Amino acid sequence: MIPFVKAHACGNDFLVVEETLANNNHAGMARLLCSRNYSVGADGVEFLARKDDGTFFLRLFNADGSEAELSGNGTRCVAAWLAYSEGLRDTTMGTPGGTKQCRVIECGDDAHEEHFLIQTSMGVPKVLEQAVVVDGVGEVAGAVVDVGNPHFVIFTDHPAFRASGLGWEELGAMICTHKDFPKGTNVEFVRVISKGEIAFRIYERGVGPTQSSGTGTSASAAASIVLLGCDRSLTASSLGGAQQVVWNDGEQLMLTGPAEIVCKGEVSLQGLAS
Ligand SMILES: N[C@@H](CCC[C@H](N)C(=O)O)C(=O)O
Repeated sequence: MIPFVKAHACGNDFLVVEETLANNNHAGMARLLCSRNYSVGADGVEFLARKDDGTFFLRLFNADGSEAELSGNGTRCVAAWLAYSEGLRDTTMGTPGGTKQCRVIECGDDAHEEHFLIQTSMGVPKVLEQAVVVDGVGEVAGAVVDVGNPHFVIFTDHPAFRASGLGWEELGAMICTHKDFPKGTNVEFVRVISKGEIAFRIYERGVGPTQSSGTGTSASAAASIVLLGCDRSLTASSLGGAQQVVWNDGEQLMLTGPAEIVCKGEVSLQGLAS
């Protein structure tokens, strides 16, 4: 058995495990622990390393065992855990996708002390208009967005987020593993509601459809700002709830959203494949 913490950010759920327990089998551990039938279940595992200088380093493994550069929501979940367990209000988290600063903006009251509102610096997104040709579908217009990890953003007016005549889950699965993206890509379907409000659905690399995504929120907002002239301060809602984005010209994109500790405990590693 090993200790774990479970947290979620807008329903995008993560397990936090100390890096020292990974035993160089991060992928196998993520596949097992993320299984919703055979273990705790989650969209990914954040392995938390503690540095001598008081900073932290995170390695994120998706539910399928693939390693991602970072997670916006996962990083926030770890910040919530460090706030809850150690009282830390400002944390610096290194990730393979860049260093993130997290700041606790609000803590829950006595009845909800496991609830936090956290702001994270998400770096400077890079947005590039691009189209992909999908077999049996044709050309799908969108934008490649780099926020430390890869995203493909598709704009749609459809109330159910359909695009190119397909449901977002189906088209998302096709583009996620498209040959134009050799490392795979996260895929967002974005509907602009007003200059200051967007809604989106996400098909995540290494997971599938999820309730929310921090990097997906950032990528959707960045593409909407750069390509459609949306406000630099906007609200982005997914199935799991809303997050706030502020991206002042020439500065890092700042993402603010909730994170909640769900439980902590010990989990069996029986059945761990290498
Ligand atoms: N849900 C995450 C993104 C997790 C990583 C993603 N699946 C990838 O492979 O890049 C977020 O909140 O950013």
